[in-house]
Amino acid sequence: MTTAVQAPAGRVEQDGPVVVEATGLVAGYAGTPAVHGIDLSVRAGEILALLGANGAGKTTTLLSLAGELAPISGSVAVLGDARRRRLHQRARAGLGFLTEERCVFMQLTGWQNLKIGQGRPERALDYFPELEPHLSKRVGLLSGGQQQMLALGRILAAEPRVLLADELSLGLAPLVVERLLAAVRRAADDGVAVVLVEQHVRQALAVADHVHVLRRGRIVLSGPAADLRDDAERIAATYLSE
Ligand SMILES: Nc1ncnc2c1ncn2[C@@H]1O[C@H](COP(=O)(O)OP(=O)(O)OP(=O)(O)O)[C@@H](O)[C@H]1O
Repeated sequence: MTTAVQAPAGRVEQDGPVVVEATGLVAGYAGTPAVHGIDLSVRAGEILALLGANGAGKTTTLLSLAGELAPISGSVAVLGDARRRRLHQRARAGLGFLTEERCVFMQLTGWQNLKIGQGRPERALDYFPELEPHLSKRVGLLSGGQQQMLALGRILAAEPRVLLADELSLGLAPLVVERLLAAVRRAADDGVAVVLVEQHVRQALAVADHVHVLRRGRIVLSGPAADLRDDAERIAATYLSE
């Protein structure tokens, strides 16, 4: 059962168009569902955080939104297109996908990595100016945080309309995570619709507009992030400790 958290009176509602939507989404592997009846919608300018323990179904949901995994039943619509689309088609329409694996080419330099992207490298540096002194180095020599900034910067430089980000903070230092999430927030403030999969409850609640908590493939808690911020520890203990 979903516990709905009521928005307090006077909350300013987001009014951008819905650009990511899943309705009754059932998805999984070899015909076996890993998520069961997920309903979500994200507006332009909004960050939806998906929280949950390992195996809760966050990545499965994200892969379905990206077009990497076809729904078993239910539907996904991205940027107004409700047809079954593959990732490359959704990417062409304006979807950026930061996967769990660090999306950089280790043998190439930072600069070459940025040049491979669809956007201007300068725009990535606008998000992460601290990368500039390191761009001539091979990416394999950079820190994990720098690699992730490069990966996210390259995606944001392409000016996506939708950003899906899977555990971008995994294994990174708190200050780096703060930088990455601030860039995601800035992109959302510029109109990008974001779905952010996270295990760091406090950081996710700080940056998101809306939160769904998943457990065993179902949304079990849902609400505006602002209303859940004081509950970060309880949410982590209750839903992320499996
Ligand atoms: N390629 C796969 N083949 C079969 N089952 C899978 C596959 N990937 C994930 N699963 C299963 O699907 C369920 C949901 O996994 P999913 O990766 O979506 O969870 P998650 O919330 O993203 O967790 P994590 O934080 O560990 O990535 C789990 O039971 C997992 O074992």
